[in-house]
Amino acid sequence: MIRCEHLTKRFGRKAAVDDLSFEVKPARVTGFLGPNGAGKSTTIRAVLGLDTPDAGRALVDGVPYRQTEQPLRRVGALLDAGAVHQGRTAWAHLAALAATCHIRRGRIEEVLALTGLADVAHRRIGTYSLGMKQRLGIAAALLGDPPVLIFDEPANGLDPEGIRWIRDLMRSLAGEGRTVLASSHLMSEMALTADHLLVIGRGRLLADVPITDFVPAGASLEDAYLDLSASAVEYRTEGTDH
Ligand SMILES: Nc1ncnc2c1ncn2[C@@H]1O[C@H](COP(=O)(O)OP(=O)(O)OP(=O)(O)O)[C@@H](O)[C@H]1O
Repeated sequence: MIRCEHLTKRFGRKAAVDDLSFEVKPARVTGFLGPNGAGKSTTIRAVLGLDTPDAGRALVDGVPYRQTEQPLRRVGALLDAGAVHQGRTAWAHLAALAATCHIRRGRIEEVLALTGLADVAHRRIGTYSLGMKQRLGIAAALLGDPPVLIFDEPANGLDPEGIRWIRDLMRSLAGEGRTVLASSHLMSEMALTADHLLVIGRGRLLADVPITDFVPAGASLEDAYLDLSASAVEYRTEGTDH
């Protein structure tokens, strides 16, 4: 379970995340939605201990991430899939990560097979397509077999087959009782993947609801989302009220 309590993060005078409180519960896929600049990445970075909040706190299973022992076994995260050493092979990249948490070598083969990368595991990452790099990021997230998974734009760069694959993977991870938080701008994909939604705008919570309650009968998730977030789109309102 992920829990944010009054989380606040400012950059200069601007609050990127503003008194945000929510829980992400296990055994379901929670979609994390919000317009560009809403604060999704900042929230995820705070949960992962990559940003220090100005107020409030973020906990993973009751503990701040930075205090977690063997973090890869507690939380798997996909952030920027391109931010890996391009000269390394996938196998070497995963082996280096595995060594930091004493993860057995056999697990590397398992996640390579799970993500469809077994045949290219000994190629340099620099030669990979965007979709292959995305799969490698997911392999790294799964390496420690963690109960909590955070995916920032997991479908990014994936082709239709890959998009279905990540959808099925997230559903099955939640089906195993894991906590799955996924941000996305792809509403049609979220509608097929998420059980629950967290919607933020300008760093504040706009909705924390089961997806079935969020979408009125006869409407689409896109309609419901755009109605809710219209007033919180940063680029339309910039300079008008803060
Ligand atoms: N390191 C930083 N320095 C200054 N401002 C930042 C920094 N990181 C984020 N911000 C600002 O904080 C706000 C929230 O950004 P964030 O990246 O968290 O939004 P997001 O919801 O993830 O957006 P997107 O959907 O575009 O990825 C934005 O106004 C952004 O410009």
